[in-house]
Amino acid sequence: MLEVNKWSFCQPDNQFSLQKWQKTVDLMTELFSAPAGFIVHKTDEAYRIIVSSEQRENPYHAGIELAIDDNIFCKKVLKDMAPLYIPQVSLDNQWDDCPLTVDGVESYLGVPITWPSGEPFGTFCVMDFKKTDYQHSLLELIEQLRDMVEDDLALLDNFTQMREIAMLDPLTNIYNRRALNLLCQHKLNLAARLGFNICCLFIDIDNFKPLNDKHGHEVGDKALICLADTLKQYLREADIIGRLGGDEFIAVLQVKSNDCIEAISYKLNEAFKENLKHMAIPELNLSIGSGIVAQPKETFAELLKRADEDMYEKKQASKLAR
Ligand SMILES: Nc1nc2c(ncn2[C@@H]2O[C@H](COP(=O)(O)OP(=O)(O)OP(=O)(O)O)[C@@H](O)[C@H]2O)c(=O)[nH]1
Repeated sequence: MLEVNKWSFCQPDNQFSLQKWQKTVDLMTELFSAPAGFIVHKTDEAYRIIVSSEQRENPYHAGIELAIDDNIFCKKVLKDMAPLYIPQVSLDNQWDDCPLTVDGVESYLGVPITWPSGEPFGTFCVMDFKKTDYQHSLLELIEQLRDMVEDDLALLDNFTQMREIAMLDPLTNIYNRRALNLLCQHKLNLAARLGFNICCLFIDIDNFKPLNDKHGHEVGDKALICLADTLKQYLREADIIGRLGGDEFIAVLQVKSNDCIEAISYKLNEAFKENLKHMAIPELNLSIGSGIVAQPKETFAELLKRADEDMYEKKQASKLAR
C-alpha cells in the first residue's frame, strides 16, 4: 500500500509520471481563466505544491512548501474535507495573516483530494489575484477533474499493492527470491559506482526438518517468521533482507569494513536464539556464510554462490564438531 503520510511523487525515480496531472491543472486554470492552479500534497511535515500551472503570472512553482502551521486556504479545505470557495479574500479578515493573501491572492477555490483509504492526500485548487464570480458549472468541473486525480491515486495504490504481493514472501513478509535478485543487483551496481563495501550473508537454519517433524509445521513457520523478524530488528534500513525459500535467508549489507562480518553473524545467531526463547520455540542454530564483493563488475548471482559455498563449509564444520 502507498503510505499516506509520506511524500509521494517527489522522487526522480518515481514510477508515476506527473505529466498527466500537469495537463489537468493547466486545463483547469485555462477554463477558469485563472493565473494559477495547483495540486498540493500534505503530510505531517508541510504542504507541498507538487503540480503548478505553467502561466507566467503564476509565482508559485512546484516544490514550494508551506509550513504546517501557516493559515492557508488548503489547510481549511483539508480540515473540513469540503470544497472552499472565497470569491474575495480581502472581505474576510480571518485570512489577513495568510502568506498567500500577503502576496496578493484575492480569490481561492479548492477541493480536497483523498487517498483510496479516505485519508487526506491534499488539494486541487485555483487562485486569482482579482476577485472572481465562478458559475456553478465551474465548481462542478473542478470536482470532476479532482475525481480523475483520485482515480489515478486508486490505480497507483492497486499497482503498489500488486507489486508488493509479487515481491514479498507471504509467510515472512520479507523479499522473495525474485525481488532479491532485482534489488541486490541494483545495490551492487550502486556500490560499484559510489564505492562502498557490500557483503552478502547466506543464512540457513540447522536441523530445521527435525523441528518440523517433531513439533509440527506451524511451529516451523513461527521459527521462520522469528528469523525474518530478527533480521529486520537487527539489520539497518539500507540493508536488504529476504527469503530464498525453505529455511534459507539472505541479507545484503552495506559494511564499513569486512572485519565486522564475523561479529554481525555471531550477534544475529544470538539474537535469533533469544527471540526463539521468548516465543517458547526450541533452540535452533544458524549457519551463516558470507561473500564480499571481490571486483566491481561482479554479479549478485556470483556473490550469492560464494556466500552459499561459505555457508555450506561452515555447516559441515559445525556438524563435524558435534
Ligand atoms: N514450516 C515450514 N517448513 C518449511 C517451509 N519451507 C520449507 N520447509 C521445510 O524446511 C526443511 C528444510 O530441510 P533441510 O533443507 O533438510 O534443512 P535442515 O533440516 O535444516 O538440514 P541442515 O540444513 O542440513 O541442518 C524441509 O523439511 C522443508 O519441508 C515452510 O514454509 N514452513
